[in-house]
Amino acid sequence: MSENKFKTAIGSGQQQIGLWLSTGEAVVADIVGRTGFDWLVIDGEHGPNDLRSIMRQLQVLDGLPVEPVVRPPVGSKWMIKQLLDIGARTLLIPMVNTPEEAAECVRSVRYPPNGDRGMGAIVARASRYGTVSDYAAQASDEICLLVQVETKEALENLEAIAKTDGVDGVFIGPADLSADIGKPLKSDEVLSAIDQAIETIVAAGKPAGILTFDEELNRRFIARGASFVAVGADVTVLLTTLASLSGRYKNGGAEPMKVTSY
Ligand SMILES: O=C(O)C(=O)C[C@H](O)[C@@H](O)CO
Repeated sequence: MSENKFKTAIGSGQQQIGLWLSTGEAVVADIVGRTGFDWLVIDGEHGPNDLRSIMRQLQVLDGLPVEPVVRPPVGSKWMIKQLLDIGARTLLIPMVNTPEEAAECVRSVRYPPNGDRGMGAIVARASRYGTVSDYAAQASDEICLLVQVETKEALENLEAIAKTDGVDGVFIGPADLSADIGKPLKSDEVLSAIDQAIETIVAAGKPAGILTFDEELNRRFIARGASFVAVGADVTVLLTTLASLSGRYKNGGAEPMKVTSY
């Protein structure tokens, strides 16, 4: 079974730069997979994805120097089972608020006796339909479980969530966190909460991750210790770049369209 180099990298503190894939289209994943990012989130929470579209994106990314990270809409056991069986091996589980929820996610990605993932990979892409020898015995070594903290409750439980055995990284969801705090993302309250969260995660011995669309914020959080940072989304880059291109030839080079931040 091939090494999950992303899991190894974040586990050893190496900076990993990522991007959100929000179109649900395999051709976009195929293109973006060749642009130098270390990890790409196939977003099943806010992107128009289903099991088949996620699998198509996993297939086109197979063999490219990038780790596909799959985010389900929620961390349901049955969803995790299906995503692992189609070959996802790095999962980003949203809205994890307690160590008990984190521990349940761990059980979902492990086979018995250390978990309750259903046995079925022999007929699934995860084991390349039974051709990966000893898949079940080796699977958990290369599965990378990332949990998202994005509420005040999660921050209150952050140290315990981060210290949960089997959690390989903790991702901060800044948009949902700022919504739950009730302040703008760039407010002092939210920024200091994120700064503190990064410090807490790193102090717990786990890598911290985040996504913002703002380079200044991303560099701030990298300086604080965030080691897996997503710096944008395919849809946003596509829209703003094309708006800028049309603007160079039309409307006298009018100010290109901007994507409003949160
Ligand atoms: O709360 C957040 O921020 C995230 O979890 C990331 C968003 O869901 C992503 O879709 C970009 O807005």
